[in-house]
Amino acid sequence: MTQASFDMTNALSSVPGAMSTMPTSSAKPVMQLEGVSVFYGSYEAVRGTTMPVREQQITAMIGPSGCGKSTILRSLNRMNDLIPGARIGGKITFHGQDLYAPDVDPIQVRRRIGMVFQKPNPFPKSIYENVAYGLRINGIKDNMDDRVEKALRDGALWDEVKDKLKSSGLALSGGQQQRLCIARAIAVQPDVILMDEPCSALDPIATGKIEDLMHELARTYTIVIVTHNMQQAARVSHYTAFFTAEVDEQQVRHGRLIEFNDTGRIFTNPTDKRTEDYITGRFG
Ligand SMILES: Nc1ncnc2c1ncn2[C@@H]1O[C@H](COP(=O)(O)OP(=O)(O)OP(=O)(O)O)[C@@H](O)[C@H]1O
Repeated sequence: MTQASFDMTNALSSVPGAMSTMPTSSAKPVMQLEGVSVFYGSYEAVRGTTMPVREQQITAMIGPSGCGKSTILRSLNRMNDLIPGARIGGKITFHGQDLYAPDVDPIQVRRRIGMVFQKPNPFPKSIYENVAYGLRINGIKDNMDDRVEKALRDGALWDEVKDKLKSSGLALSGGQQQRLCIARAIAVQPDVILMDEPCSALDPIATGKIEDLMHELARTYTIVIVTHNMQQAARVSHYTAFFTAEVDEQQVRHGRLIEFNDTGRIFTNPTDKRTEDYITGRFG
């Protein structure tokens, strides 16, 4: 056993139900990345990423700052399209279809592949409207009260807000705001939820609630999470992708996927020394 096994048991024992993060190896890939590179202008920020995103599993992306985790995450729902000069090479399929094919509507992509950001970003509207708005702009108008309630229940927020649905979403605590953003994302019933460091602005209690919620959501949704917190990756995810940044002959840094595997394997018996050095704290 390598030194890298140091915190897996602790990490897994500190969250109720964390052992449900045993991966289901038969879970089929909802998305598949094949040799994906992402460029900002002429700069290749991440190169050659090949990995699956498996159905109803949580996939964590970890690695040192600047290795391209957020860049790859944004490529999964075409958020990079909104950045001038950004483009991708390689191929990403979603249910077997090329996500970047000319006839694919990026708005529809973002409805089916939702996103939750690092900093909770509720709209300056009521709690109710935060959830209803996303439904309306997606053309959903019927059974609004039921839909809003279900999303807030599924976002583990209903009991805390059911008596103040008309209050501003901005008046909630940071952790509640993030659960509101999750409720807003799941209201339109996406297939996949992308989370970019969803707990980095939250205290440990609020973080624990979001982690518990992620376990619940993985019964229905496929989740990809970028996290700097390795114990969080160990606690919540079924699969882990470790990225790092490599310097080429011209001294330019490019992000690269080093290892993708079951989370248990990555944290107890990684195959690449760079993964082991990172998770044991010798690097990064
Ligand atoms: N909009 C952008 N325009 C130009 N370069 C960018 C842009 N966004 C990211 N980059 C560059 O791409 C590389 C990867 O950045 P990215 O934010 O994806 O890394 P990360 O691993 O998510 O980092 P962190 O953990 O610090 O958030 C970095 O060199 C970064 O400077």
